[in-house]
Amino acid sequence: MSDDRKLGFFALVALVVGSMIGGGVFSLPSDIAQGAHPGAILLGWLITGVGMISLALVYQSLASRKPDLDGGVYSYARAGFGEYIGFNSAWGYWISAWLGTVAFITLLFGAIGYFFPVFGEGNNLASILGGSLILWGVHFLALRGVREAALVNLVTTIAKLVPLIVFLVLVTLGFKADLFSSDFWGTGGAFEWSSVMAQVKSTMMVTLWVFIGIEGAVVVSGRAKNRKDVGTATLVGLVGTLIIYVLVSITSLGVMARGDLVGLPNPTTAYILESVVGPWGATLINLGLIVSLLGAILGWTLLAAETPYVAAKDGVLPRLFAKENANGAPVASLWITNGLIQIFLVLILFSSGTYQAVYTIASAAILIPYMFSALYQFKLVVTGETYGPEESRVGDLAIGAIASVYSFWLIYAAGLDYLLMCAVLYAPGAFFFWKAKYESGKSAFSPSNFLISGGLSVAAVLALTLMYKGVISPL
Ligand SMILES: NC(=[NH2+])NCCC[C@H](N)C(=O)O
Repeated sequence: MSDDRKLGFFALVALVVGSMIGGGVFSLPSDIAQGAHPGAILLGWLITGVGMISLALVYQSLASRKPDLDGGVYSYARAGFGEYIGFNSAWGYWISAWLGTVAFITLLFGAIGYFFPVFGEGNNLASILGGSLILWGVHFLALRGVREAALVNLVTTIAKLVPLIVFLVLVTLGFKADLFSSDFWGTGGAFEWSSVMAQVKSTMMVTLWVFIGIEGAVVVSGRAKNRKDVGTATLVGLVGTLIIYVLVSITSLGVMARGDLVGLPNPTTAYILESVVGPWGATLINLGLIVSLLGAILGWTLLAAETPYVAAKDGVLPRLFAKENANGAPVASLWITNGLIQIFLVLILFSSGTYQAVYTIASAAILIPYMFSALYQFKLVVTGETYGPEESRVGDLAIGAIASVYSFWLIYAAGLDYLLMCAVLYAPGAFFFWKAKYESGKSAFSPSNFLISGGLSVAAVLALTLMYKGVISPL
């Protein structure tokens, strides 16, 4: 990369922040308060902060210890635990990426719906039609070989940060301590272990969603002008983002009663600010969010199509996914990915699925790739691979262990409904893996692979049965 494309410290921090903050923060106060009161919300942030910082440090350490593994998050799972686990990580990451776009589209039309009420909450017929139009517009751009431009990043980063800062200042000014602390633990009085833990657990998919992108945030630091900026910029960006998230979710509980907060339409921050300063507050937030989401939809669509493309080049997905057009765009991967987004948009219409439901599935789906990245770090420490004989491994052992424990906890916190839903999305992957192996004349299913895919299929059938019977309804 030429030197003028290299970034200084503040540009790096902005890029790190920009790759994590998308749309999630704009409904964060109500989403996080849905099942939790202030005390539990603060505990939830504490756990998330420790877990996410460890995970970011894992990615940072892996990037420097294994620079040749540049195929994204999935390549760590593959290097550590074999092709089939690697495949499942790529598959899950891909699902999460495109489901995230589905969620973004509904949120986008929720925001547009503030100005044009025909779009309602972003999941009615008008919104799905509008969303499809945007989807295929982005698809067309991607086919032409469009890449994420620095200018787009700059504009969208400003568009999201300005409203957020205005929000924080004005909502903090209107903060009423007694409103915030009324029923702090949600128990009508003192701390109760079981109730508070259940509340904390309910916040975990929300706080995870707003941090998705953390894996890419670490990679962008490779563009640093000075190597020594990389670590600090990532950490400053990460902690800065965490502070914004904590403040947005906490201050809101001091201007509006929790019961009112959770009943607001998306994006809820718009209506919270409106309640403090009047309609211009909502206008500002919605405009910023619309710009931010358009950028995020483009970025995540490119990334979503990139994932199976890279995996196909490595031979764990069928060759078809590696096909390029004359502009160098992964044409088959783009069509399949965006086709799936389109199908889900229609599903949402029929199931009246919400932005919140879709992103919860996207959050649950990314847990597999995150977990195997953390476990790979752990494995490197234990086997001593890449470590010199005198080199201390204590720090890396700690971050690998904390990030692994955090990801196990998240899988537990995701809850059975969403895990089963994920099984439905993961299970068909086996066919594609088999096809990829078949193409190169290898056999796909060792006994352990067979066991994993068999287990996933059983879970998927169970999930579909339960959904059909209406016992669970994740969407
Ligand atoms: N797979 C996706 N499209 N993920 C989007 C990441 C969400 C992002 N962290 C946000 O707060 O909005």
